[in-house]
Amino acid sequence: MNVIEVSGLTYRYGQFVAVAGVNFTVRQGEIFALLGTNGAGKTTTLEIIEGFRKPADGRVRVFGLDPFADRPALSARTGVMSQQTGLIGELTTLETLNLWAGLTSRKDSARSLLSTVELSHRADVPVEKLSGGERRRLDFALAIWGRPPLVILDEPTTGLDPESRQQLWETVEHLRDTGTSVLLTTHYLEEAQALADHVAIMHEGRIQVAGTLSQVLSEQPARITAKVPDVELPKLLGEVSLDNGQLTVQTRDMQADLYELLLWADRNAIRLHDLNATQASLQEIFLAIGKA
Ligand SMILES: Nc1ncnc2c1ncn2[C@@H]1O[C@H](COP(=O)(O)OP(=O)(O)OP(=O)(O)O)[C@@H](O)[C@H]1O
Repeated sequence: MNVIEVSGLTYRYGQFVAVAGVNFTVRQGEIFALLGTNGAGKTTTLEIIEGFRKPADGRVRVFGLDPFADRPALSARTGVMSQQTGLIGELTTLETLNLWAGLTSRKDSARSLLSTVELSHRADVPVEKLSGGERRRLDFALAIWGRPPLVILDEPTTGLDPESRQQLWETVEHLRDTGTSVLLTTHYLEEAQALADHVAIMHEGRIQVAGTLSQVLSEQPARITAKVPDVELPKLLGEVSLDNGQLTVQTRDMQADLYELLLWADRNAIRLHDLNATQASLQEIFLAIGKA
């Protein structure tokens, strides 16, 4: 089942086209990561899905509803963590959650949620005295309050230390495993690589690459590298470059080329020093898009 459907989405700030015909779907129970360069249009896209902005063109449906027209109905089913925090400095962490409990129809336990985001020891501390990372975790707790079926997170781990980031990832994975759909943006590629079932990479208002992680990664050639002696190389499918004994093969069939290379080394009694075979990383794809 599709929880979010976006087709032909376009948005303009005055004359400037920030989102230019974007299409994607988020299915129930998956983590979908929207990646992209700065100013690519990710936050604008999320704000339209959250019902805060009206598209200039195209169609957006969340649980089959129009988020701009049906925002009140959707807000009960959607937890949102924005880039900017809307917390009240004088309230304590626990008071903030209790205030939230009165504002939403979803039910939860403030104490148990504080434990989930590892803020139990900060329950009675005013928000203005929390660190940036602690505020981010409180924002996250508000977004997942009452386990809404859809959670939208705009750069949720910015400012978190590695341990807190890991802990947030585990909570997000647990939400997904219990049927929640998660749409998130991130600048941390390893985050998308660790978490996402589907990714889309935006650049200048458009989605340049999209699919499951393995689909996106397999679109880029893999790379085999090794140090080789000055002996005639075997015929390989990939693109071969040789620089001062350093062999690099960019290939779409890593298994076939690796097999040929190992066979060649064996026949010629060659030891392949520093042999390495790796799939393209999301980072390489991302950089290629940014340069295109
Ligand atoms: N209120 C606004 N008025 C005018 N232009 C805006 C406004 N908000 C965003 N923009 C422009 O729209 C484009 C898309 O911005 P958006 O915040 O959606 O990008 P983003 O992908 O979330 O960027 P980042 O990764 O840097 O947060 C940018 O060029 C930005 O400068």
